[in-house]
Amino acid sequence: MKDLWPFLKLSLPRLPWFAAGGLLAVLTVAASTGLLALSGWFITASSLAGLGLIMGLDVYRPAGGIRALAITRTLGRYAERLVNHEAVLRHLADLRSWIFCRLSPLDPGTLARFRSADLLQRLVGDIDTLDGLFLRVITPTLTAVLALLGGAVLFGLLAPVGALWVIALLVCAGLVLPALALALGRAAGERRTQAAARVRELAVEGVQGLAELRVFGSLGRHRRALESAESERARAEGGLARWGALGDALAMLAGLAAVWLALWLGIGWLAAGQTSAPIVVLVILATLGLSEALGMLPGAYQRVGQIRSAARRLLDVANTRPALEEPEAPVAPTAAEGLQLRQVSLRYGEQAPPVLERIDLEVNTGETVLITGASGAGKTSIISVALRLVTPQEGEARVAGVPVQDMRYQDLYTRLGALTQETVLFADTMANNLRLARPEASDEQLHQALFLAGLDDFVQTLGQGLDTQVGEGGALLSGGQARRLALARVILRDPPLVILDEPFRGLDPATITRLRERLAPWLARRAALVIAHEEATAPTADRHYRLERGQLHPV
Ligand SMILES: Nc1ncnc2c1ncn2[C@@H]1O[C@H](COP(=O)(O)OP(=O)(O)OP(=O)(O)O)[C@@H](O)[C@H]1O
Repeated sequence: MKDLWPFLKLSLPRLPWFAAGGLLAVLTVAASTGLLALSGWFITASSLAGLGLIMGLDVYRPAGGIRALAITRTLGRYAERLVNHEAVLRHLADLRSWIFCRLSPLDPGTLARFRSADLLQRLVGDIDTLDGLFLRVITPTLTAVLALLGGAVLFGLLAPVGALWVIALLVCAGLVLPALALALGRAAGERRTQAAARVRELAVEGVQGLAELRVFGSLGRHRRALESAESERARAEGGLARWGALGDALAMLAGLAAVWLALWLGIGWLAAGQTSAPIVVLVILATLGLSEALGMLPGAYQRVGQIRSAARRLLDVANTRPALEEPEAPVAPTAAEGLQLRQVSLRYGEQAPPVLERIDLEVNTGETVLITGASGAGKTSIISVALRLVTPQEGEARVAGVPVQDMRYQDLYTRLGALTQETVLFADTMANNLRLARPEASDEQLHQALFLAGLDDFVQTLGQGLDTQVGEGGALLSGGQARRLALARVILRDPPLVILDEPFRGLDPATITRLRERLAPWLARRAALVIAHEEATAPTADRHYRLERGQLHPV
């Protein structure tokens, strides 16, 4: 229950929908039971009237009641499905945006703890599993409780007091069967959730890495792993179905036992002259109707293990905190611009070797500073410190005059534009990818940014121009074009401080020369820090440092 409680609390805004759905479910079961009971009573009473054993039977009102109950049952069932599904779909949408809001502040390092396919499964599959909590557990339970209460009142009013034994039998079955289903379905349900996650991980990663798997001859191995995960999922599903079938059978037996009890009691009442034959038939058929409400419970409760396991996986994501929390007392950026690093020392883990050692660096407005260094020298780590993605063990980075750890991410990122190695393009048009940086930008501004990034010629060759789709991660562009589109997005943002990690990666010398010329005036108007392997693949800089053994050396 502890795992499900947060989701129940999150459903409160949708309470009116769930309440309406629950009421309609109760109304439907009541109409269904009433229809059976009244029909039984009416047929029996009519037969007895035909034999002359009942005089002056009013046929109009019961017939009208039967018609009303039949219509109520049909419409009620329809409306109940409509309302309950609407309630659940709205609630699931709330849950998705809740989980998304919990994910969005996570830094890349923390997010990297989850595999992307696993996150997808949590956002889609696990949240979908939670629909069972309301549709299949809570609503049927409330319906069964209210139906049995209603049955007890009906029997108490119309039948001899012994009829309450029938209700007592149904109540016992209603307590025992769900408890049994809960216990039997727990392990299979948890296995099913885990196996479904594994299937999705392997399927998504298989599709993403299809080319590599094929080239390195591992396709067969991956397929076998997927088949084995799928078999595990099918086995767990089979286990759930078996326990579900057993639960349904037991619920049916319990219902029939209650009907037999009603029949046996009814014969006694008739023999003792305690009530009439139509009332006996009414009790028997009403019992049949009430046992239907009971029949839904075992199937519901054997899924609780699966639902709880999905809930735990969602809470696992929801409770993940970013490695670097937002400051408790954030400081607003000052009017100053630029970037300063003061005595920054960084190592990733206590046992790891130092990556940066007492680095001092100042990047002021109007100057471009270049840092080059061998692969693994720590160039990207300097950017990570400036972007507040890692906290140095010693020293600090300041942006706009404020230590970055004292700034809100939002404040930091409005002062700073960064082209990192992992910059992502969305599967959308060029224009929409650019307008992420500045939603109100005109087409002319987009073309200007593309010009500075050296993509203007390429866009002119495209039939759809700015409306050309770039594919997932820019897959429909070349590596160099995708990188320049990302650069154009940073240019469009027009930040006072810009950080560019390998801006010319994947470009030929002629294009680099053209871009250098175009970017120079734009860079000259801001503070710019550029990272590159060597000077030949970087924009023109005012100062140049080489990073070696964790220290900056002027070149
Ligand atoms: N998140 C991390 N956790 C642990 N170690 C890391 C992490 N990021 C970087 N490192 C390590 O820090 C060192 C410097 O990495 P960094 O990415 O800063 O180098 P780089 O100079 O940018 O390399 P490249 O030019 O290849 O991108 C490397 O040895 C790397 O393995």
